[in-house]
Amino acid sequence: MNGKNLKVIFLGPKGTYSHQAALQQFQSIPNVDYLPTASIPQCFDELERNASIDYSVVPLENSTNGQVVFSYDLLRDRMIQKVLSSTTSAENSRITPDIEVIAEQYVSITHCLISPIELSNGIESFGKFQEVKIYSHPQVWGQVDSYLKSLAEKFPQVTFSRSDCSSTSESVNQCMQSQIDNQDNILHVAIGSETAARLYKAQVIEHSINDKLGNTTRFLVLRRRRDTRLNEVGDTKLPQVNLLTFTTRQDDPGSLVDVLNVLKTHSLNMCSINSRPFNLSDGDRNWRYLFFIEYYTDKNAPNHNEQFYKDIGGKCKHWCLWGTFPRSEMYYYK
Ligand SMILES: O=C(O)C(=O)C[C@]1(C(=O)O)C=C[C@@H](O)C=C1
Repeated sequence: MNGKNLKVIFLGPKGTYSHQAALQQFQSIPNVDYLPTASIPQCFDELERNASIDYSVVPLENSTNGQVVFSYDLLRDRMIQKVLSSTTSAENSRITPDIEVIAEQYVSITHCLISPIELSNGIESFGKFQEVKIYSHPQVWGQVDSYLKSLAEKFPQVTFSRSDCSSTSESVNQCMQSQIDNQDNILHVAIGSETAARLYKAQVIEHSINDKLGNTTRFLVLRRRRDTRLNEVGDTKLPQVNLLTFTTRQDDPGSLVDVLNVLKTHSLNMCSINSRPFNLSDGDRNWRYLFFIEYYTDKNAPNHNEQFYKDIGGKCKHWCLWGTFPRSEMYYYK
């Protein structure tokens, strides 16, 4: 590292689950600067723009409420931008984005209900307020839906409202700020991690409020694309995950099946499939779809990548390999 600290950006401020994912990823490296950004888009933009940043950590999906659509759409937009700026009009073309995925991390998400002020009677104190305003990151609402419903049923006389924040840690910050210049009859609370509560010296009113035990978010670790892969991943017996996005020729019946059949022909096991719509504002339609698939390869098996890429290219309109990275052990075990 030439004595230079590694610079890692994540959705800030400190105390977010993204911060936790970044710490998990780089825990064995001694000199790391963890730099918070204000939003998920900034985690992509900064990495692309600022050559002093080495890595960026972004949430991708949650086991309770699925895709973190911000991240999916930021990946999608980068691929579509490259298609639009590509000088060749040829179909079947491979797109090479400026960033790549080099690792995944799984973070166990244990949400807490957090109050900026000491509530002597804990949750029972809610009954004293006319309104309780709850702050959190939009991804969180779907993970605590039943809990919030039961809260509203328990305190029918209280008006509950929600306010979206850029992250869970920021939501603790915002509820602290709002409580300061507040009328007595409104309570501002946040949903976030115990770490965030500790950081802002706020009170955890209830712990583990997520609807599902084992609530977990999967994160991707990104860097600017390099020509050669440094062997940072070390030796692993676990399979390698490949993240590939593609568009099909939408009017050809069976065009998606044709792409997936290439995986079958090459005996490649697909482990996820997702899609996001997009709109090019040109051509003959408003709606198109970009597919995200992940498939396994074995680091120790003979490498037939070139033939696979040729066959995939033959079936897709455009395609892009975002990276090949080791499956995390946390995918399998608690
Ligand atoms: O707000 C945070 O703490 C984040 O790191 C973001 C994020 C997300 O976007 O999914 C991460 C994990 C939780 O699922 C909720 C929020």
